[in-house]
Amino acid sequence: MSYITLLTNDFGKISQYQKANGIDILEIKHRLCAASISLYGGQVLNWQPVDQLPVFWLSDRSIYQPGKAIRGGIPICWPWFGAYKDAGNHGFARQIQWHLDDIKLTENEVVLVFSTAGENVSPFWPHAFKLVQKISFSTDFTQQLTIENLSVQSVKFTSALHSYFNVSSPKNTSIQALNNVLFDDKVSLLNDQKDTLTNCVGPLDRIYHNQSVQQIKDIGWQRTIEVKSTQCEQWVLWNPGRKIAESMTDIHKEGENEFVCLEAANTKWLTIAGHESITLEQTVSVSANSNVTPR
Ligand SMILES: O=P(O)(O)OC[C@H]1O[C@H](O)[C@H](O)[C@@H](O)[C@@H]1O
Repeated sequence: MSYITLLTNDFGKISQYQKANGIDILEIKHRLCAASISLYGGQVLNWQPVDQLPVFWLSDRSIYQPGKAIRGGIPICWPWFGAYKDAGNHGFARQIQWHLDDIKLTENEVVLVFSTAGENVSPFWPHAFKLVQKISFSTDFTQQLTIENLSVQSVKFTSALHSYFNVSSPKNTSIQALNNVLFDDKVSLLNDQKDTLTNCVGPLDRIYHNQSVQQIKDIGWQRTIEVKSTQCEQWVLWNPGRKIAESMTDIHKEGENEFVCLEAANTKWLTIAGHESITLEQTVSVSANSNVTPR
């Protein structure tokens, strides 16, 4: 594999290499973290602060091929989330080429800006658009997605920053702030449900109508992943469980026991007026669980 160095200084190095089928990967090594991004799909694949296990999960059986979505990291689901008419799941942003526009490598962070633009990309969503992602990798992670409507008419979209979080096991993982929050259940097809989950073992496929800060507490690895979103009205919680995972060719054996998806989503159509834009954001941080156990 031949690497091209894009930028290097005292704080780190950013290189690029080509995987199968012409898919370009950016690899980041910084004094505070390591990370990688695929320019196909504009998809974060990995982020690992120093002294931490990787924060995002990536399948060993991901397919790196135009026309397919990469399984893991943070696929960008846009301009629709989930199923839509006869189009495939989750829109086309995760299956088109993005371009690197800017890199900054400073003592405290690596900031990358990349974008993609088009018109008539899909008959299901033919409008003119530009997407810009700005990502900061450091001890924390910030991702901003700006959606620009380049047409005169208003457009509608749904979306998700579909993060696959790497956990010791969904069995050891809980997300307390989702307890007793109204959710629509895509497994039972019942809406407006409420319950308390003691873990994240699948099959789970839920749309929670809530925007509060979430903490994914992992008692196996004794760490908590905190996720905050801006301009995202729902959280989607997904783990396929064994049976569905076994039917998915791009999830490695028992891969469903290694991740929990918690997606900063807009599952109801939002409107962007002509020539206007909207920015969605998520931030992720990791900390050790506090060892204080209630008596
Ligand atoms: O297989 P994909 O198209 O990547 O979708 C994977 C999953 O994404 C979301 O979490 C949806 O809520 C699920 O219904 C879907 O199965």
